[in-house]
Amino acid sequence: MERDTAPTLSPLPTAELLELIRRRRSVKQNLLRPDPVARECVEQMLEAANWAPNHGGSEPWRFTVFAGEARRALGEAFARSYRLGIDPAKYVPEAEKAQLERVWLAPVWIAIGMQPGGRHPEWEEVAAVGAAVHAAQLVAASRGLAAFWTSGMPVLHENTARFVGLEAPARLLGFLYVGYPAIPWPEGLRGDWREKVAWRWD
Ligand SMILES: Cc1cc2nc3c(=O)[nH]c(=O)nc-3n(C[C@H](O)[C@H](O)[C@H](O)COP(=O)(O)O)c2cc1C
Repeated sequence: MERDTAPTLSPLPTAELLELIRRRRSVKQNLLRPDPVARECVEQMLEAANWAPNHGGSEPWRFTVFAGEARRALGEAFARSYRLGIDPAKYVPEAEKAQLERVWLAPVWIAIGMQPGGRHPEWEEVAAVGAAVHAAQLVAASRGLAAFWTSGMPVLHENTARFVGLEAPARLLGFLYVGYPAIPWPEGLRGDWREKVAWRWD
């Protein structure tokens, strides 16, 4: 097909998209309002995630959404994972309690799973899940929601993975917690993109 007759996307507002990408923010659980999030917002986030690039149609992202009372069992799983995973010499009862209670600080918790397709290296599947999560975060930001990707020991422990139904070769890559910030929308911090780019453009 001739290049100038090829179908194109109708023009999309790049400046607005770039602004959304810049302004998307992760806000820590202790700086969120407890207000519920409409399920429809979460559905839009996960639909966006499903459009992420992936190799060979593996669509490796798997999500489990926890909201409302369902968070109680999640908090118990985090607490048990802490007990199982911590070096006994470093065990602190307050830290276990914090794992139990943190789930109430954000109204929605989304387990981020990766189910490999088996035909491509695992890192490609993990990269695809990263792209999916970013898409979900952008939709969240467009709705005034902050979405924080958290990892760390209790979150990633195999007890937590089993709790959300992920068994090897599937992997738990963390949780995305979502909520309305209780603080003014924060500014992001990034170094200059130009310093991370080499050009060989003759
Ligand atoms: C895969 C992944 C795991 C992360 N895990 C943690 C974490 O466990 N704790 C933490 O403080 N930040 C973690 N972060 C960073 C935050 O989610 C967040 O992206 C970072 O604070 C930058 O803030 P911004 O998203 O508003 O730019 C993680 C980020 C990624 C991509």
